[in-house]
Amino acid sequence: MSNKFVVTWDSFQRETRKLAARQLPASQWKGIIAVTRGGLVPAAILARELGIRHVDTLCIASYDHNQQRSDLQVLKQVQGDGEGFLIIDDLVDTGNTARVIREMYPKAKFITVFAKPQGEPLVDDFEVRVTQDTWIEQPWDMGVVFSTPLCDQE
Ligand SMILES: O=P(O)(O)OC[C@H]1O[C@H](OP(=O)(O)OP(=O)(O)O)[C@H](O)[C@@H]1O
Ligand SMILES: Nc1nc2[nH]cnc2c(=O)[nH]1
Ligand SMILES: [Mg+2]
Repeated sequence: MSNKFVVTWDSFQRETRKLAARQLPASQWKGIIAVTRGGLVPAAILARELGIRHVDTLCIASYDHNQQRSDLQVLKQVQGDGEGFLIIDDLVDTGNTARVIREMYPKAKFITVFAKPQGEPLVDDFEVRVTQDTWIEQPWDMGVVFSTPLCDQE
């Protein structure tokens, strides 16, 4: 990936709130399904903003095979076709994860906070578009570290 897009906790909450605003009225939803693990954080924000307490998880693990991330294993699923449910993930990249989810829950509304062009057609709504060659650095994957002053780096 040639570009990096660093996301702070603040900006993640701000963008997710904008996505949440478009999911009103909340009464149309039976509940939220979070796609683990990346979807857990936006699911919490959505649940808070929409006043939804029915929150379930769809647990998916992906494996690296020669840098291809196409092998997905569903560890835990939710019964039904997804009707009346909002399914949330943090991002869609190649669309491999989204494709599996859409097949499993054809009647759900599937949304993400970030979307890359390849995945865009597979989501019903998203907030932030980034280019395909951008790696999104999520706040839970980072930490605040000490930065050596420039004058001490000489
Ligand atoms: O569109 P795709 O190419 O399928 O990529 C998108 C998926 O990749 C990331 O999850 P990841 O598999 O890294 O696992 P995690 O959410 O458990 O960290 C992200 O949270 C999406 O679920
Ligand atoms: N954190 C992170 N995980 C991903 N999984 C697939 N694409 C990405 C990305 O751009 N950032
Ligand atoms: Mg994920």
